Amino acid sequence: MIRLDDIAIRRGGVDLMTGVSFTMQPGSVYAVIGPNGAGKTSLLRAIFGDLPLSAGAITVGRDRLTAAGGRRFREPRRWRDRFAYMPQDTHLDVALTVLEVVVLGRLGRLGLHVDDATLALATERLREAGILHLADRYISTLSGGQRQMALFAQVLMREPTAMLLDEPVSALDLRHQIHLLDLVRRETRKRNLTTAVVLHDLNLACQFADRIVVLRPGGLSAFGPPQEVMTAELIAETYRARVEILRDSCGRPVIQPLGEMGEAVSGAEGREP
Ligand SMILES: Nc1ncnc2c1ncn2[C@@H]1O[C@H](COP(=O)(O)OP(=O)(O)OP(=O)(O)O)[C@@H](O)[C@H]1O
Repeated sequence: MIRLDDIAIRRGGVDLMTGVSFTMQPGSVYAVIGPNGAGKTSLLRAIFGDLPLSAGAITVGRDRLTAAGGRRFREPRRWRDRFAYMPQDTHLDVALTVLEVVVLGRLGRLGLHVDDATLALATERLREAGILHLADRYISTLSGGQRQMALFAQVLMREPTAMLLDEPVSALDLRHQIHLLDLVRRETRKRNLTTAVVLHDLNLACQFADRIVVLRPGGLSAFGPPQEVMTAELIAETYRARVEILRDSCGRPVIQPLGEMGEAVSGAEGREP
């Protein structure tokens, strides 16, 4: 379980978000959505212990990360070991093959020796991700989407208790988006992981997430199951976009864009995407 209590994050001397509280349970997928610059990446990095809190606390199990510094400065490794964090920017300009990059998911446990069992596991992870055929290619020669799949295989290799995935499908075509998010959901259920995934596609968020975390500039605008959270009013308020909410055959919301609305009204003034 990951619990956020009244957290605040500052960036560049400005309060990016304040008063954010919610709890993420194991076995569930949480989609983090919100407009450009709302703070989705910052929120994930704060949970990972990579950005300091300016107020509040994050609790994972018996560990607690506080605004005062707490865990972040004393034992960053121990705090982070439980997470598999996949950053938004997956550009890698290194002379490593795909298989080697996936093996690096075990770096903390390996020393410098890679045994056969680790290679077999990495191969299995590549197969699950559907990119075993790329194993011997240099990672720098892959397409953006292929690189995302390889880095997701590395995430699986870490055997985390929580996954923090920042726009993991941004470079993937439709089939691979479905493949990766389906894998995310299956692994989350099977291994009882707590998973937060930043998505821009609201329909994918509704389809794959158990709960949606909606950020707006300044803080949390809604939190809950897609069926409850996704209203035309909330989307208008959060994105300044007009939409119609349809339902698929399972009753999940389907967001149909209708058009833009007027100028920004919230704390987004002056903040560029
Ligand atoms: N190093 C930094 N110094 C100052 N401000 C920053 C820094 N990095 C990001 N910001 C600002 O913090 C705000 C939130 O950025 P963040 O990347 O968390 O948003 P996001 O919701 O993930 O955006 P996007 O959807 O565009 O990826 C933005 O206004 C951004 O300009």
